[in-house]
This record gives sequence, structure tokens and C-alpha cells, in this order.
Amino acid sequence: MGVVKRAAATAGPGPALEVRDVTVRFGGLTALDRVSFTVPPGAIHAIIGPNGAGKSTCFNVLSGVYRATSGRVGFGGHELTAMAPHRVAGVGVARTFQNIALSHSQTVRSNLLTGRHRLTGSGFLSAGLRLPRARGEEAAHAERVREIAGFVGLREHLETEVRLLPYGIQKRVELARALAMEPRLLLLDEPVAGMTSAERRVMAELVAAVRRSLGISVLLVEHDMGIVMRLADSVTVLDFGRRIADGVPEEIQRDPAVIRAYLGAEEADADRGAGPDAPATPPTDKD
Ligand SMILES: Nc1ncnc2c1ncn2[C@@H]1O[C@H](COP(=O)(O)OP(=O)(O)OP(=O)(O)O)[C@@H](O)[C@H]1O
Repeated sequence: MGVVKRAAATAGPGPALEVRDVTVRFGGLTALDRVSFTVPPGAIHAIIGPNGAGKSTCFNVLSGVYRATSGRVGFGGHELTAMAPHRVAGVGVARTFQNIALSHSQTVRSNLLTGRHRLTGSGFLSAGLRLPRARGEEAAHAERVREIAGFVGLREHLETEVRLLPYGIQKRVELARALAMEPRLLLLDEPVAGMTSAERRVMAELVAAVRRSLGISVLLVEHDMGIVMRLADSVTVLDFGRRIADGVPEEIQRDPAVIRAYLGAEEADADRGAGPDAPATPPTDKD
């Protein structure tokens, strides 16, 4: 992995993310029920909980995909709950997706350049006409894409079409595309899902490096408790849309309500005949 600095435009610590009393209802179902938590600048914060707890709904509210029924999400003076996804990205919040959302028939380079479009000051018209300012910008974007690709260990794959790469590397391209947007807060939706243990280790190191080297805050949804307990400074636990615990990983692992929620989920899976690979896992750091 190479060295990359935070881009000048986003230098300095970003603001805190403040989620306050967010409720989301789908008809009669309350997917999130007055959920609150804070992600301080430069922190790695995880949201965990059994299946159906409301984690994805929470991400979708933060990234502008879902509108909250009530509550607020503040980020540096911006109210995210009122914004469409492209505007959320515009204030420095980038996300990755549980299922990779890249242009598979395009190269890694063009996927990363797409991630930078919101930063293109001279606009597509002048870029199309290749005016001098646009040409300068184009070169700066190309250089930054090379740096970011180096940072996530993708430089040798820049000219490869995404569909030809192994899954674990595609997940890194997804992370790199989010970084190409020069975010101040990164929302990672199950970044190690479906990976081998070697790929998981690489991704965990990368996420730690994103915070350490770039100072970017990270909000993480992840089922792999080993990764969560190793990476996160603090954890919010959801169950049936409610926040049942919030604290440092060591506290969370010992919290009786958390243990009950996970054991309850396991019993429910057992009742439904789910096998030993059922995803609900009590939050130990041994898996
Ligand atoms: N668009 C939607 N319309 C209706 N119900 C929804 C919608 N999105 C989520 N839900 C419901 O809201 C609840 C929370 O779902 P959500 O996907 O947020 O949970 P989760 O914690 O991310 O689960 P998993 O770990 O399985 O991904 C579930 O009961 C789900 O069925």
C-alpha cells in the first residue's frame, strides 16, 4: 500500500456526525425508533445488531437514500436528512455498498475518475472542449487517482476492467472509488462480506489506514465481530430498530442486553432450522 495524503481541499479534521432521534417507518413497521449516536471527527464507529435490526436503514438515511420519518442527522452545519444522495456526497460523506456498485465493464481507473466528478470545477462542457483549465484539472485528477490506487494497493489493476478482478479486489475498488470523492466521513456497508480471511485482513488494515493516514471518520456496518472489535473505537447496537447499547467494544461485548439480543436471534434462527452458519453471532472477538 502506498502513501497518500489527504487532498488539500479537505485537509483538517472533518466535523462530527450527529444522529439524533431518527425514526423510520415503513407503513406499520418501525425500522428505526428514535436512534441517536455520534461519530466524533477521526473516529471509527460501528453499528451492529442481528438481522433486521435496522442497520441498512440507518445507512440509507445517512446517505440520503431513505427519508427519515422524524429526527435529525447533522454533519458540520448540514442537515443530511433533507438531502438527496448526490448532495450528501457533496458535503463530504461517501459510501460503499453491501453489494458492489461499480461499473463492471469499465476499468478501475474510469470507476475512480467517476468518483471524482463531483469535484470537477470546470464542468463537463469545458472538459469536453479541452480548455486549458480543464486540461490542468484532468491531469490533477489523473494523478490523484494514481495516488489513491497506490494507497489501496490497486495500481497494477488501474487499466483492468472491474469484472475481470477477484471479488476481494473489487471490494477494494469500491473503497477506492469512495476515497476518490475526498470524503470527510466514509460509510462502509459490510466491507468484508463474502471475503476470504486473507482478504478480510487486508481490508481491515486498509480501513485502519484510512483513518490513521487520511484522518477520515468511518462509520461501519459489519457482521464480522472480530473486525468490528478490532477496528472500532465505539459501537452502537441496534435490535428491532432500537438502540440497546452504545459504548467502547469491551463494554459492548459484556453488555447483558447485547448478549441477549444476539442469543435471541440465534434461538430464532435455530427455531427456523437455520444451520450453524446462520449470520447472527454474539459479539466476541474470537471469530
Ligand atoms: N424499503 C423497505 N420497505 C419496507 N420495509 C423495509 C425496507 N427496508 C427495510 N425494511 C424493514 O426494516 C427492518 C430493518 O431492516 P434493515 O435492512 O435496515 O436491517 P439490517 O439490520 O440491515 O439487517 P441485515 O443485517 O439483515 O442487513 C426490517 O424489518 C426490514 O424488513
